[in-house]
Amino acid sequence: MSHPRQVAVMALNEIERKDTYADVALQRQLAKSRLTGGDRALATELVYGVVRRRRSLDAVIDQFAKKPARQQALELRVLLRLGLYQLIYLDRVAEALAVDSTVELAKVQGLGGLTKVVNGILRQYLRQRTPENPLAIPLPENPVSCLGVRHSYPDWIVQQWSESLGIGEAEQLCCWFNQPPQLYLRVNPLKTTREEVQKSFLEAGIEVETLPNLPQGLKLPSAGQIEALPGYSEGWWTVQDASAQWVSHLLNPQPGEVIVDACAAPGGKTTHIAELMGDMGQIWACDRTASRLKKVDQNCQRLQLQSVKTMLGDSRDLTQFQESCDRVLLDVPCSGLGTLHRRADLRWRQTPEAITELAQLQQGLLTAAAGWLKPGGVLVYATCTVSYPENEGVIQPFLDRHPHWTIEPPPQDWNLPVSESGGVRLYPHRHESDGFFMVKLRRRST
Ligand SMILES: C[S@@+](CC[C@H](N)C(=O)[O-])C[C@H]1O[C@@H](n2cnc3c(N)ncnc32)[C@H](O)[C@@H]1O
Repeated sequence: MSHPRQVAVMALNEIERKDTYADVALQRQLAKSRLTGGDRALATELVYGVVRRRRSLDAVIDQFAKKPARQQALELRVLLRLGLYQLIYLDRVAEALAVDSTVELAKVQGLGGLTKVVNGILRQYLRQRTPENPLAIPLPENPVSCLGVRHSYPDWIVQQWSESLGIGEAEQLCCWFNQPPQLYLRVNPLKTTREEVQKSFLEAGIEVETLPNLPQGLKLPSAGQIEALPGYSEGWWTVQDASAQWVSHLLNPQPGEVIVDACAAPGGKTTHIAELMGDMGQIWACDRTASRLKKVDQNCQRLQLQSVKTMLGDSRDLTQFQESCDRVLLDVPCSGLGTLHRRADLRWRQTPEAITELAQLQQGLLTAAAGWLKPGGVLVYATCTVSYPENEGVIQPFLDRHPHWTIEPPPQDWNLPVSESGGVRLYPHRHESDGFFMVKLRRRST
């Protein structure tokens, strides 16, 4: 039988050695192990936690080890991060257990000669930490770097947030993304009601809350195995964050219309659009990634929706929809910086250069999609990031070049935070859901 800490070390070593995605490495090691229940949850928490807190953990190692973290042997660095993560962030793990299990892992890993080093660094950290300084290190004076080290983010992300929100709210956002994500569901009204789903969850001993402003929305305290939840195979609901649920409402699709979802996979919003249309009309779900597009078909099958057809290809090259659509959804590929809590390694993988490239792709998609709408038609542009370059930075130049397009803000009684320009920007720490931007554009009739 494997031990959760051993499984975590194997996954973390693979991530360091091969730059594997954290979720891929973890799933691979979990599949090889026979871990269940709480042990599985602990291995998961350790892998995602260590990946997420890498910058803070390495700053502590730099303070107490002879060599900085980056110059140490990979296996030693991983072990020290794992031990320190438990000491700093996991209140439920006793200090002695965190230290002893890490020393034991050093032996199992064939690093027996380093047990004294591991033990020494962890114990030195414990002696130096205080409630006021839980990392036991001097923090940088620069406020952006200080948050970056304390909450474990690259400076450029903190800089971006502090420019739009101020340093105080940027810190709230940093803290929010370091918490485990909550699970939101969207009930399929063509199969059941929200009350029925709530009842079935309560009968299974799972507490769910309704989302006050989203008629199909439910919130669960934690995930577990999605497929095992009541009503999954019956197509009663779909996993979808609260912010993402607003997007299809903003599009406001009507039965009988022709709709293109230009970046559709895996179909979270396509299926929502079909539900809102009573599955009557024609929805084209387009995407350039075949493996992801397959999931749209699978999701439509599970939810028993008939009105969706999938189309593989680069949506910038689609010519067959010229001026023929009633509505278009453009849920563009983006940096995903509004979903950092869901992907532990994303903060380390994303770069400002990649965002500049994404913004060009987003502009290309918007220009192409605008040509598909009939006069009077509606286009909703959405991203799961709150950063300017991928949002207003794309929309404003489009409006400057297309004077016959206007922004339509959502109805006031939706109580959404609408910016001066008419876009909706949902901040996680304010709205307790993914960071999202969405804007509704209408082509004038004349
Ligand atoms: C944010 S995801 C879409 C999520 C989806 N709307 C949902 O709610 O489930 C962006 C998608 O855009 C696709 N994509 C990226 N570039 C594209 C392009 N040039 N043409 C079509 N699809 C593209 C990606 O494969 C990815 O599936």
